[in-house]
Order: sequence, then C-alpha cells, then structure tokens
Amino acid sequence: MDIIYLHEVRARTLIGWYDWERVAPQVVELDLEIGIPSARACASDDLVDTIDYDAVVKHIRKVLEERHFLLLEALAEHIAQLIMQDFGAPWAKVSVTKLGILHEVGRVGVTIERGHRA
Ligand SMILES: Nc1nc2c(c(=O)[nH]1)N=C([C@H](O)[C@@H](O)CO)CN2
Repeated sequence: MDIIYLHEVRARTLIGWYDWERVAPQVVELDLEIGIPSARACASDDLVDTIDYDAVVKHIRKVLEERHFLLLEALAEHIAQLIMQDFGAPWAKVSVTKLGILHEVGRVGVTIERGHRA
C-alpha cells in the first residue's frame, strides 16, 4: 500500500484534562501516515486519483479549531476516523504531540493506527 506522510503539522485546539486547558487553546503537532486506496496517481499523474494532502491538512485544522477533546487519545481517534471516512483512506497512523506541557519533558504524545494496512 502506498502512503502519504505529513510530519510536524501544527494545529490549534482546545485539548487537555485540566480546567485551564479547557479554555486556552494549545498548539499540537501531528504526524500522519495515510494509506492511499490505489496507486493510480503514480501512473495517471492526476490529483483526483489520490488523497489531496493539502485538503487533509485544511480539514483537520478546521475541525480542531471547532472541537474540544480532553485526552490526546480521543483527539487522535477523531483524526484517524476523519481521514478514513472523509478521504477514503483504508488505513491511518496518527501521532499527536504536546510540546513543552510537562516539566523537563520536551514532547509527549500518543500514536494510534486504525484500519487495515494492505
Ligand atoms: N494518557 C494521557 N495522559 C494524560 C493526558 C492525555 O491526554 N493522555 N493529558 C494530561 C493533561 O491534559 C496534560 O497534558 C497536562 O498536564 C495528563 N495525562
């Protein structure tokens, strides 16, 4: 299966368990691997035959500006489901990272995989 990857995608969202995190948006960093349903675009050289990664990023940023999740796990699940349902990907691997949220920890996050990797 061919894969589109997007690394270090920054997005603003309300994310966190604690009260202050429920009112102050944070920047999260996303690393995405997206399975492409077919390899047609490799031969056709046509954007309609693949998943438009620009559209994926714009859609995710819009959704994250509108939603509030308490846990990184729930945020990652929402993104994975969105990639599969709205863009037809059979498989997605989603990492969500918080930067500098814990004392003396540079980055903390979760990675999930959903769907079937052919
Ligand atoms: N497994 C998780 N643990 C914690 C999360 C989380 O999303 N998943 N979140 C928090 C707080 O929001 C933290 O980021 C701020 O201190 C704590 N533990």
